Amino acid sequence: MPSAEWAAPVAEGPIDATVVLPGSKSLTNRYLVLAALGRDVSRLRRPLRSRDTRLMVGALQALGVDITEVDGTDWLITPGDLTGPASIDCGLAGNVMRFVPPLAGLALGEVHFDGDAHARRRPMAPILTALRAVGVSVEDTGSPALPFTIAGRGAVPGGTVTIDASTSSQFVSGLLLSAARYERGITVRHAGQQVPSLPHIEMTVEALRDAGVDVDDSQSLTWRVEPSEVNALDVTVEPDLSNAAQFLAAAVVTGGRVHVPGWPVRTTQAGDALRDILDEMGATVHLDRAGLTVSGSGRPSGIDVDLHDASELTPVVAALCALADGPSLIRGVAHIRGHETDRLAALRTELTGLGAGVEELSDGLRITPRPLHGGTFHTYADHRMVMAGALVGLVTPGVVVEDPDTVGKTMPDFVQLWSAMVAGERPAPA
Ligand SMILES: O=C(O)C1=C[C@@H](OP(=O)(O)O)[C@@H](O)[C@H](O)C1
Ligand SMILES: C=C(OP(=O)(O)O)C(=O)O
Repeated sequence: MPSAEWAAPVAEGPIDATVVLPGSKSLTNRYLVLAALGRDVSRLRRPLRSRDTRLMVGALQALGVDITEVDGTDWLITPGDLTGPASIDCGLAGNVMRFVPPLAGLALGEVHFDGDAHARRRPMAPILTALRAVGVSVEDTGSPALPFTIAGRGAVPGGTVTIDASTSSQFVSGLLLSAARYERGITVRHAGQQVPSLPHIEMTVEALRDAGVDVDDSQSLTWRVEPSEVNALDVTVEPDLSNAAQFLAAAVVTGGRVHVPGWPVRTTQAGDALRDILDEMGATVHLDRAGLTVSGSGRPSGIDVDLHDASELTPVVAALCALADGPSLIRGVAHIRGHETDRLAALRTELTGLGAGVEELSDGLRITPRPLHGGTFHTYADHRMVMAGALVGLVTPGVVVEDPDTVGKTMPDFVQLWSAMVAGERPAPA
């Protein structure tokens, strides 16, 4: 049951803040999996510490990987023989439920997977079918979803698989991440509707290459990982750009200015799309070596935007659209019905509940701004719903956000960072 409610703070004037963001969930979890397969000890500098990354750490430890914290900020990952029996809690983490099963095939022994109630409804069929096709034994309960058990044989033959990744890019990423250690590597071909979140697959390819793995992505929607050793990593995790969305949007809706230090000049993170989205909504966006600065007029313009590449931005962008000076169309995100919750239904229900005009489409939302009023913003165990509710509440008195602790999935300090931003507190130097 939801734990509590949080009265979202209202801005008394334009926000003027510097927000130091924690590390990227997607990068932290990829580096962890690669480090577990590495031939030596890896060091992860400034990893994200949140529920999703702790679940990944727990999963790898359960399989025999040693992970220790050093210097209060970094993790040292010492690979070991991967063994079962083990029981993996995926929580609600897409990364854990899609990245760890391909690794578990390499373990010797049974590895059981389960997660939160809603995790049992998130799509898994394409990756479980693909794992069987490359020689991994998977026992499910008759429906291809959590819970299931992988009977690891200590080795995976590998080979070529065709997969429909239209419901999640994580199926492709998960298969590629462990495949260097498969006997024949892997070739993954996508066949189906559009693959969402392609930058996340590029991130996977880049992380593999950082670990010395040979990946061929020269053919559209086909990825080939050659069998090889995986080099140890020594990497600093970039700030989580998707988690910048609500802070940057705060500048836009209050006519203020928000600076995010350390925004990478070049990145595979899908959240980098925020620069274009906010620019199109009329904000001033400036990126230099010091970071990203966004300032707004207080009246963002409505947009027509296809978010299929950066779908995890949808909740906050939808909230921003509800505060715009004209109608918006968000397209290309049918698959987010399979995210933490059915995000299209959740956003339609909750934004409508505060007075916005929201029409749910098969692949997006049509949003017509109307005067908003206070009320309870339900969050469906979805961290990004909390962030979306906070943004609306910043300029709408009386918004109460349900279950704020659910932000622990990717940003446990969200409420403190948000409250400090609204109160105009300066962050402590990093
Ligand atoms: O690989 C990853 O780390 C992710 C890929 C995307 O998943 P989908 O392709 O399911 O949207 C994204 O939305 C999710 O937050 C993280
Ligand atoms: C979709 C998301 O998460 P997951 O990695 O669980 O798919 C998200 O963080 O918005």
